[in-house]
Amino acid sequence: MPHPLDDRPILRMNGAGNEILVLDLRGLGHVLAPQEARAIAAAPGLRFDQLMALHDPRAAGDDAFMRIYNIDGSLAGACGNGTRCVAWALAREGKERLSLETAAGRIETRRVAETQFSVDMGRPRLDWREIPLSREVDTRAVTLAPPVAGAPAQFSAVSMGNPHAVFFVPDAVAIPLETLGPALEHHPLFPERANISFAQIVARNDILLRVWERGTGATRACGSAACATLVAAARAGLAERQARVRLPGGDLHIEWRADDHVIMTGPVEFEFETRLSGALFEGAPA
Ligand SMILES: N[C@H](CCC[C@H](N)C(=O)O)C(=O)O
Repeated sequence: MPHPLDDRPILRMNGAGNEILVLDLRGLGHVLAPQEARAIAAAPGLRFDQLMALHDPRAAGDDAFMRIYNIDGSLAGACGNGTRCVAWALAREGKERLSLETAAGRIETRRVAETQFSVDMGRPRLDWREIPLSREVDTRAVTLAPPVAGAPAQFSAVSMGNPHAVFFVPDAVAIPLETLGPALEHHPLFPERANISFAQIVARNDILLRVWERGTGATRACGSAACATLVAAARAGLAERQARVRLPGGDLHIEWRADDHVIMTGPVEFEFETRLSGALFEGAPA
């Protein structure tokens, strides 16, 4: 019996340097198991930060339902950079605007230039009950207890459908991401782990950002983290509600609109398209 994923087309792309695979599972009732996502990540050339699996839409008017995988096989509720890549992929079918559903809700995309897309990431969630925190706190300035050596004493918690902890620092480049990142991702305050951002306010409309992603590690860009950071900075009075957020792999423009929606605009790059081989999944349940 051939594996259901044998010969499936898969796109390798990046969004501002965030490494993305787009796997089209529409028309196929197959839900990728975590070990299948890990098997794809281990295949030559297919390492990813996030894998965006497209499924048939569940609601009338939607273009697809998406499941988003981290490299460790865990699921994410949101991925801004990957969503722009999906927008590019479906633009090849003539769709310049999309409505997509994820586990965390509905998001909309719009093409603004050949390789630039805007995503309406929805409303940020700012209340501790909506963010996977282990206790009731003021999410604008959560005390990091127990403290972690080298990390600021406080952070802001914002959910964009996935949990983000934003630490404001004077020098983002100086942060030892490879040591602080995992310590904070797994901090006891976060029962579901968290994406960790280190943000340096350069000007009220210009933020430098480095991110350690839950389930993946250091990435060259993280769209939902850029959104969470802008929201946290605006709430703290450190930034306007619109800013350029500069990440190692490229710039994103983030706007927290008056209607509470967060709009992320940024680039995508297509790298190559290939097909999966069923042999990748030998030993993994189909
Ligand atoms: N890179 C993605 C976010 C991935 C978040 C994921 N690591 C999680 O577990 O929430 C982005 O562009 O928004």
